[in-house]
Amino acid sequence: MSQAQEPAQIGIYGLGTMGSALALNLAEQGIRVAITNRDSDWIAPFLDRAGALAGQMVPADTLAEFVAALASPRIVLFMIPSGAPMDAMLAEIVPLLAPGDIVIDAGNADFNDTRRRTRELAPTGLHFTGMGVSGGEAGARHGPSIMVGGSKSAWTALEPILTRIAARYEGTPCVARVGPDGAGHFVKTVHNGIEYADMQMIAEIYGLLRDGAGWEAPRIGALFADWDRGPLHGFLTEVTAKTLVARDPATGRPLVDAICDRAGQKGTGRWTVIEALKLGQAAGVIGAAVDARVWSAQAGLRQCAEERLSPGAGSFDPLPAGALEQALIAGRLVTLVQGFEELAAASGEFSWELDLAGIARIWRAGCIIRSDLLHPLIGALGQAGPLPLAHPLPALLAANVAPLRRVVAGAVGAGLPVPALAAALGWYDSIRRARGSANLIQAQRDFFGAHGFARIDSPGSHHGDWGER
Ligand SMILES: NC(=O)C1=CN([C@@H]2O[C@H](COP(=O)(O)OP(=O)(O)OC[C@H]3O[C@@H](n4cnc5c(N)ncnc54)[C@H](OP(=O)(O)O)[C@@H]3O)[C@@H](O)[C@H]2O)C=CC1
Ligand SMILES: O=C(CO)[C@H](O)[C@H](O)COP(=O)(O)O
Repeated sequence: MSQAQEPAQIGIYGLGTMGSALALNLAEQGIRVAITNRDSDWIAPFLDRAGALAGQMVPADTLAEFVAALASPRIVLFMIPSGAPMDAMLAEIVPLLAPGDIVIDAGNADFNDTRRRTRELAPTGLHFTGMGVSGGEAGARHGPSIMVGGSKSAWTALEPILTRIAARYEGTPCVARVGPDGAGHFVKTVHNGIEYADMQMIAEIYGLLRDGAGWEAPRIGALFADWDRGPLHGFLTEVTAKTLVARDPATGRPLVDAICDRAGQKGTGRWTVIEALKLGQAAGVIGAAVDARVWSAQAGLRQCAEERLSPGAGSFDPLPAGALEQALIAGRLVTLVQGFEELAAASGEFSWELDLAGIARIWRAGCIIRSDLLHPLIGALGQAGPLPLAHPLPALLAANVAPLRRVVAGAVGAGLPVPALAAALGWYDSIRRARGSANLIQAQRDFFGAHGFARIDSPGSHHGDWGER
């Protein structure tokens, strides 16, 4: 069989940012890959850009040619927007496939859709696999972190391929089958929720230094570069340092100063919060980050409100910069704890038996939220009992929360917004009080709705005699 006729081991549908990078990664690892795209005009220029790696690729203009190019059982990986496009593509490709074939949705999908598709495709004998891929374009090209959800038999076929293209942490591939059906997409969704929170807390610290202390972007970038050499070492710290020092060729000014302050969002942060609420879990830092993106999009309102309500921002004393660093350490730890508590709750709810420490381990390289603070978390996840109290988290939190409090207090005093940092502090202060204030909420509920309450001194449900109502 000639090289041109040799069947491909996997097919990639969708040659956008992520799909083309994954195809190049596969080809570089010596994996023969079929490629196609909705708009087939993209294929020839992509092959040109692929250079020598094009020799490992089998281009296909039509879905039928694409499927015919694959070795059996076929592995088809979609890297397209999820939701309606994915449903439409499944309707087209399923009739061309046979029992035992594997269809991967590697985009950022709502795990509820993944569970539904898994159910709907079960009678066809196809293995539908929901796969989270993290690392952006560079990660997909040179080694992403990969979270697979699907059947064990699909994993047996996928593992040899995915372990070759995944990132490696000290030699260990950052890929795992985390569970069945929607587990991979759920884990990726929470990963992105953590990503949102981390980015928001970083942006809040940038805002404090810019608006409250008058620091220019490159100076703030240098601070983040310094932090990247310490406990905050991680991809988002590094990205922040690099973006803040980048210059706009058009103006010679920091590029970040020329960018509109409206953050996009495609859904994963919001889904993390929605699912946390459904599971009865607190994801307050992530929720604050989603809120902040919503407010950022309300540019018109903010413009008018600045005129009517006045910015009112006082100055923020950057304190020793070490306090800001420690505040971010505390916030990042709280976010990780909230994310993993949500994963634990989902694992129970959906009987996934997630290996939480294993998930943290595959986030150590390749993914957007890779950071040194995953290491103490992995230690804590290996222990029984409540995660916030597992060694070494209490000591780490206690060591960093006083600076977080000083930063939040300073920001609040100056009228500068720090919703995510404040949410992290609110969580900390709430969980460390044996007796909170919800006894009053119970009294109010009983007053207006006869909902009943538990007493501290006798079992059962009680009602109060609240007098005239
Ligand atoms: N960018 C990132 O950092 C990451 C993205 N993801 C996820 O990966 C997926 C792809 O993202 P990305 O590569 O960034 O996106 P791009 O916009 O760069 O590429 C989108 C791809 O999907 C195809 N496509 C779009 N709409 C349809 C449709 N209705 N039917 C079939 N194909 C369609 C496009 O085809 P055409 O060329 O014809 O328009 C293109 O090949 C998304 O689910 C995204 O959430 C996951 C991790 C990181
Ligand atoms: O999955 C990703 C990173 O992990 C993608 O970059 C995703 O697009 C980020 O989410 P959003 O666009 O909502 O900021």
